[in-house]
Amino acid sequence: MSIIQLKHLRKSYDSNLVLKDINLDIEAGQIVGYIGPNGAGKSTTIKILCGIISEFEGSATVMDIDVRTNPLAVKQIIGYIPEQAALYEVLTPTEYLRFSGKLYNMNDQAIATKTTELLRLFDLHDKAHTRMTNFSKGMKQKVLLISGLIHNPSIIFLDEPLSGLDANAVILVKEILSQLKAAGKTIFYSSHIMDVVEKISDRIIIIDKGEVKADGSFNELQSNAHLGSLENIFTALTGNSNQQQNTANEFINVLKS
Ligand SMILES: Nc1ncnc2c1ncn2[C@@H]1O[C@H](COP(=O)(O)OP(=O)(O)OP(=O)(O)O)[C@@H](O)[C@H]1O
Repeated sequence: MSIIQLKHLRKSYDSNLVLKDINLDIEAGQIVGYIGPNGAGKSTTIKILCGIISEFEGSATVMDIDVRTNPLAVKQIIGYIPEQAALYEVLTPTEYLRFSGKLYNMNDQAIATKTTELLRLFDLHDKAHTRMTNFSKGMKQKVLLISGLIHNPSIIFLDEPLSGLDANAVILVKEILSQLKAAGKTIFYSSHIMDVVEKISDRIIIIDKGEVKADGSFNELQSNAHLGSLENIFTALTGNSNQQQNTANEFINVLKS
């Protein structure tokens, strides 16, 4: 069953066309890695699917709900972990998670119990009542992850969920995503960490300049491209490794000049 659908999606910011006719059908119960260079249009796609951006052409549905006309209904059934650690830093994690839980109509007891347990599992229990103003990027990212998952949604959108996390936390989040998938959740996420995308995704979609360049399982992409790692496939489709070497040389030459 198709649970996320994009048909002829186009999006412009003023005269800048950043998504050019994206068509996607995502099956329930899959982990989908949505990757592309900086500025390719990943966050814009995710924000449209989460009902945050309403001005676009074409159609976008999540569980058959039209995200343009019914964004609130979509927000109620999904989990969204945004790109930057954009949270209310003046709050403590406990206050912030209570705020998030309330938005999802969770009861006080459930919010309190889950907050304590989930902060403990992310090694943040001793910071539960500390304002987040001086939290590191990774600490804020952990709070955002809990906030997007606390209501146990069946569809989860994550925009660079591993950003700022240390190696141990990356392993933990990878495992959490795999177990959420095993529990039947649908996960659509963007990331720049190719080896993680390669390992955990059932399906990988590569976009560049607002267009889909490749779409399939890692094995399918690999057998089409004959290039070994996902990093090599990514570079071949969206850049040019020789060109990057030249750019690096030029960069160093400018530094030396
Ligand atoms: N609010 C905005 N107003 C104008 N242009 C925007 C806005 N948001 C994004 N853009 C532009 O849209 C394009 C796609 O941006 P987007 O953030 O979707 O890319 P991305 O693939 O998520 O990039 P990154 O990997 O760097 O996070 C970029 O050219 C960006 O400058």
